[in-house]
Amino acid sequence: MRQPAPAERGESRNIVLIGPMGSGKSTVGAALARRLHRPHVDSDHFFVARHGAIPAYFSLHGEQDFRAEEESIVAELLDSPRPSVISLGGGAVLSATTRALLREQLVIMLDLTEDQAALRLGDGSTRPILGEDPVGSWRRIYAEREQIYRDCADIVMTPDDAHIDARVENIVRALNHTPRRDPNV
Ligand SMILES: Nc1ncnc2c1ncn2[C@@H]1O[C@H](COP(=O)(O)OP(=O)(O)OP(=O)(O)O)[C@@H](O)[C@H]1O
Ligand SMILES: O=C(O)C1=C[C@@H](O)[C@@H](O)[C@H](O)C1
Ligand SMILES: [Mg+2]
Repeated sequence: MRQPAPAERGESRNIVLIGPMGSGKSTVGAALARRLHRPHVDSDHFFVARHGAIPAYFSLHGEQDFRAEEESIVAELLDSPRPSVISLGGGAVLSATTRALLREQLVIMLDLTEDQAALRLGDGSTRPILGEDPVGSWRRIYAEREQIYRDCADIVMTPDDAHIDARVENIVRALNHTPRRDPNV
């Protein structure tokens, strides 16, 4: 087995992945957690386990109720007993409460290009916020949220062609260049 990545040493905060839809928060997050020997949790998966499919929830209750429930799930997950890798839903950072909690975490924004999004989102049917024109909606939502993601992030992973495992290694390298937080502060 590989030794724990040096990035793990001395870093007691959760590593939280944020970013646009399709950026790899869920997929890369799971692989990063394995690499760092940390638990992985995903706020969308947790939501689905608790409430069922997200599109059905949107149809029945609307986005506002989804955001309220997402906010409370994210708070629960960030309060984890062990330092974890936590993948957030793409819109979780819209909550001011969540953004305040993120200040205590090590936050990584995963970015991607519109071309990558077009390839990765498929027909968009699992992401109700994308509607009938997935790529057009993705572009509009990206423009609305990009600055929020950047403002929340300690590390921004710019788009690249790395596949999932290579993307993980790039993240580990970035973590190694990020100062540990002084535990006394
Ligand atoms: N670096 C990558 N290279 C190639 N494919 C990738 C990469 N990252 C993610 N993917 C693929 O893109 C798709 C979307 O990834 P994923 O579901 O992890 O995104 P997400 O950020 O969690 O999106 P959402 O905000 O909708 O939850 C998946 O099919 C995944 O396998
Ligand atoms: O970007 C968004 O607003 C969303 C992204 C997904 O992760 C899900 O949380 C949901 O489909 C909404
Ligand atoms: Mg996801």
